[in-house]
Amino acid sequence: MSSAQPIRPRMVGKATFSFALVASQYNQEYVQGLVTHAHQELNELEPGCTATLVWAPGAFEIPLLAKLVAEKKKYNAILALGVVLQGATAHADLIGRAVTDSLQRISLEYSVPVINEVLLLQNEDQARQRCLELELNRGIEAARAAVSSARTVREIVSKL
Ligand SMILES: Nc1c(NC[C@H](O)[C@H](O)[C@H](O)CO)[nH]c(=O)[nH]c1=O
Ligand SMILES: CC(=O)[C@@H](O)COP(=O)(O)O
Repeated sequence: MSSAQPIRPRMVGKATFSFALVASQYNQEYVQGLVTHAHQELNELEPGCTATLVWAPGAFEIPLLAKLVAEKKKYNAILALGVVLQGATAHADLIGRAVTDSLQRISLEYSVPVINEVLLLQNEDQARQRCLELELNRGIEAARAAVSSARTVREIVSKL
């Protein structure tokens, strides 16, 4: 288990960013925790940023919606948020793998950071720790990764 959250990026000048959050309704209590924490952290790190929320029915549907969002070319980063809980069959693993691969492909195809916090978890204890509590919160982690990546992309595109 990783308890090392990425360091909070420092606040910088007046660049404004637009973020899209693509979140799934399955296991909604936990996903809502990710959404709320990610949104709060985005606003703390980038006051004045805009955040657009798109809901998918389940994690498996997140990549298509993330792709449609990426095609708009108006977001500086896309945060994919979902909770897949291991069931009795291989279904959860298959979803986890497909989603992870698809999100990476979308990120590279559209040159936009796609933050993968579609969590493949063993049980609700893990979900509570990562979605509702603060120490391991993956919504906060997603926001930090999104801001850090968006800033770096902007710097590379404008300066190199
Ligand atoms: N079991 C979980 C699912 N399953 C639903 C799929 O994501 C998908 O919506 C369905 O197979 C239709 O294509 N989704 C989650 O987000 N979390 C789960 O634990
Ligand atoms: C329907 C699902 O996506 C998921 O609940 C699968 O659970 P299980 O592996 O127990 O069939």
